[in-house]
Amino acid sequence: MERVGIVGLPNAGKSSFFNFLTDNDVPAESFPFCTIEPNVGVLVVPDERVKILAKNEGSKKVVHPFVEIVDIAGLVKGASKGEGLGNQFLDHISKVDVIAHVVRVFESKTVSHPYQSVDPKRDIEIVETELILKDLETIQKRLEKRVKVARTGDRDAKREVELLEALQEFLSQGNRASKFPRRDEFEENLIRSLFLLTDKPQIFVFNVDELDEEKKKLIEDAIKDREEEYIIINVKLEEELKSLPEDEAELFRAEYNLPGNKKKEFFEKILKLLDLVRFLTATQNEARSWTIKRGATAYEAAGLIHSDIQKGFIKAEVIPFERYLEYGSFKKAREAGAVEAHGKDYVVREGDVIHFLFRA
Ligand SMILES: Nc1ncnc2c1ncn2[C@@H]1O[C@H](COP(=O)(O)OP(=O)(O)OP(=O)(O)O)[C@@H](O)[C@H]1O
Ligand SMILES: [Mg+2]
Repeated sequence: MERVGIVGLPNAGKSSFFNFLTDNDVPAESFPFCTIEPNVGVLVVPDERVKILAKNEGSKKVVHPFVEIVDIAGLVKGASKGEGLGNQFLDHISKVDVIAHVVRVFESKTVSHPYQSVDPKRDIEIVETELILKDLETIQKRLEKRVKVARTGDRDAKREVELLEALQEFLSQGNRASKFPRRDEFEENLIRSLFLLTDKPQIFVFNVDELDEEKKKLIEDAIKDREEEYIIINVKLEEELKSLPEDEAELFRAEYNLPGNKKKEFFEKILKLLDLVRFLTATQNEARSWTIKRGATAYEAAGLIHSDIQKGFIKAEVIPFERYLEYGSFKKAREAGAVEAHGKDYVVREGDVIHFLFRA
């Protein structure tokens, strides 16, 4: 399962964001470092299509797509050297697939700011610098090992050393590893094997009170020259609106100039960052919406569901959801010849309704 790690300065609203996204209740208090152990929860975002599928096919259960969310304690300047709660948190981040970077853009007299003022651009740079420093440490460690091997005349190790040094130089200039160009698979694999924090896809979560012109300007300045995804949200408000029906919540959001379902927006951006698509399956037992890497084959999709389905794979019967709707059931669609049979190599597309045939 894909994991999203929440990072940011203390009191940026990370735990509140975590609580909003997931159904776990973890303490969100207005003092720094209230989060000590990383909290893990699940973000489930309803896929309306699977409800329709369940109804048409008579499935007992509905399973929506989800990703894992990890709440990581606040980073401060010097975290890479063990300041604040330091290194252990940076280690937690290395295990996630995407970083959600919560940035404070809200004013508050009661919630202290570790650097006293609302300044998203500065705060992003502080966090990013710590992540880069941690990556430099990782690169340095690897370098030390490989230099020894390179001295023995090992050609791969020599190549590695050259690449690591170039990467080191690149990061030292304040660049994220994700921006480092890779010339071939060797370089791609080597860099991937380092699990660098700044090589992970990132989404900013600008946590505002309300979206007025001043806040808009602050956010624009902070993301200028960056190509990263972001959402703008009042995390505290959304946490409070969590139990309200969507239409009522929307009325409140309008007052803050922050319309739209933020959970859905966040989830869709995560899917995009991770390059995931959703496909649907339905049996008597359950209808389910699955996420899988774009480009994955029917064979891989089968494996995601169950190793037996993959092992005994015969064929995948596929119909795009939009077309499925025209027929109202898989059976009718099949009878009308609208379902296509595909082999193992078929590449799964967003919204495919798939029925796997396999030898038990
Ligand atoms: N948009 C907002 N407007 C006003 N207050 C907010 C907003 N977002 C969060 N807060 C408040 O800020 C305080 C700190 O939030 P939270 O505990 O989620 O921060 P955190 O980033 O998890 O901090 P830590 O690094 O200490 O774990 C809470 O009291 C929360 O209610
Ligand atoms: Mg917290």
